[in-house]
Amino acid sequence: MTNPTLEPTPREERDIADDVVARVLARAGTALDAGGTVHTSADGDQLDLVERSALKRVVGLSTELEDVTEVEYRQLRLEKVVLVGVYSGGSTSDAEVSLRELAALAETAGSQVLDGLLQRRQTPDPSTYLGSGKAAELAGIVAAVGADTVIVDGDLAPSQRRALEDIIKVKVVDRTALILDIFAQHAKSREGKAQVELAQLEYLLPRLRGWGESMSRQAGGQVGGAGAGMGSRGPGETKIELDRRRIRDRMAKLRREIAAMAPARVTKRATRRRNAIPAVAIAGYTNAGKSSLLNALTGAGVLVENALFATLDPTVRRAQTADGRVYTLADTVGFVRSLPHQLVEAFRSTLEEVGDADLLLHVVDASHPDPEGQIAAVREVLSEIPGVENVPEVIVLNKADVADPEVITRIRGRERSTIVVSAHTGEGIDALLELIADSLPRPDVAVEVVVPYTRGDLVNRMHLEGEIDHEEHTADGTLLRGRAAEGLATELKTASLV
Ligand SMILES: Nc1nc2c(ncn2[C@@H]2O[C@H](COP(=O)(O)OP(=O)(O)OP(=O)(O)O)[C@@H](O)[C@H]2O)c(=O)[nH]1
Ligand SMILES: [Mg+2]
Repeated sequence: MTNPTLEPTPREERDIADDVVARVLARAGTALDAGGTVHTSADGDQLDLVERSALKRVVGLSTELEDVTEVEYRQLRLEKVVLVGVYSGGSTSDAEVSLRELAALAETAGSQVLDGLLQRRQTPDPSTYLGSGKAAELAGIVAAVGADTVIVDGDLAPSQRRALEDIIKVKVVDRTALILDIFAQHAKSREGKAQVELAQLEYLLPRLRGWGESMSRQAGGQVGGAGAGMGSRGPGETKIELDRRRIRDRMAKLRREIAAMAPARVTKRATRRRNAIPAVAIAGYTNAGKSSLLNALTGAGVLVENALFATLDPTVRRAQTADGRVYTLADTVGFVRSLPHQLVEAFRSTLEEVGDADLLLHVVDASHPDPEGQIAAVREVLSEIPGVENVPEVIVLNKADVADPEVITRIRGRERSTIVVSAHTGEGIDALLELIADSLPRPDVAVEVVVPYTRGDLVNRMHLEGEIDHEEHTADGTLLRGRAAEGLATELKTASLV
């Protein structure tokens, strides 16, 4: 490969970049927000929080590159990291938002951010991403601060990662690997864990690097793998092939397991559909306040944390409108800019529930420096889910207590359906509850039935799910007149004595 021509960074730009890095680092340890996590009474006991805190990483775990096999590699803990961002156009404030988010992600993954490097160049260098000059500079910084990992704010091709590691001599991970790592730490349900592991393996497979490959490189200067030619075969290759096969087997097993878990949820969803219990899905960028909002709306104790991806396993709550209709409210995993496609794939079945909802509450952190960017990122992921285009969307501008009113006005001017709330102060929550009640489909099949007294369950359901105009206790049973959804209406009519 040719040596890339270096783009010398003009002095002035460098200063700006350094300035941004300094600003981000000044907040190191508090990259998420200066105040830390604040809980309201609606957040409940937050038992998960204790468990989550227990996940914080242990300092001092070895992350030497040499003595790990690739399968262990992905389980390495990140500790002391240096961040690297490459930005082309855009303002430095975009670069700052982006680097700050990377710092927040790194901290969420349990690492300590020691330094950062921003480089402006048109396109990433094909061989070393940064260009070899910048890479050498980075190697110096890494050695000076004693970092064990470099995190690149972008997607690295497998070959770029290898080339960078060769220059920098510590582990290099990209944004996708970092996000996958966070998901791996936080997934709790069996299905969530399996989905994340599958995504990790899919990411890992083309990136295998280990003793095996260096052996084959020594032998023939070729990248190991099935197509490697004569002279590249050696004891090392056997090892990497073995790793590959083990990974493929494991992936096949995970796919089978995930497929086997799906029916339970599909059945549940089908039951809900048949009974026409309306569903509201809460989605939005990570840390927007989705779980807080669910808590504020239902008083449920869902984990709220000032961390990215606090919620990985979707929580579904039952809620009731003021006039007594039951619906479900589902909290979902947060989205992030360039969410790894492996994750979108792995979580597809979970995300599909959003496409099945009757109403989408798209929660936005109105106090974030770039809420429009976050809205766009969320919509990009949502657009991949079938059915979402038919679900009415309300932009819920959260954190009104700390947001700039001008920003709120700006977004309201641009979006069709918005509502301003604060999950913390409770502002706007009643209005949101009303909006939900008005948006949900109403039961529409007229019924006039006499339900035998032995079927009190049906009467209960009519109270919860249907709308009753008249109820009377007769000699034979309960006379009900009103409207119900199709499934319930059929059951009522079958059981009816008239
Ligand atoms: N000031 C203020 N902070 C809020 C409000 N709502 C949520 N927060 C804070 O924002 C942070 C994130 O809240 P969560 O509810 O965990 O956010 P989430 O969208 O569920 O995040 P993930 O599950 O990580 O994607 C926490 O520190 C909350 O206390 C609000 O209305 N005002
Ligand atoms: Mg959450």
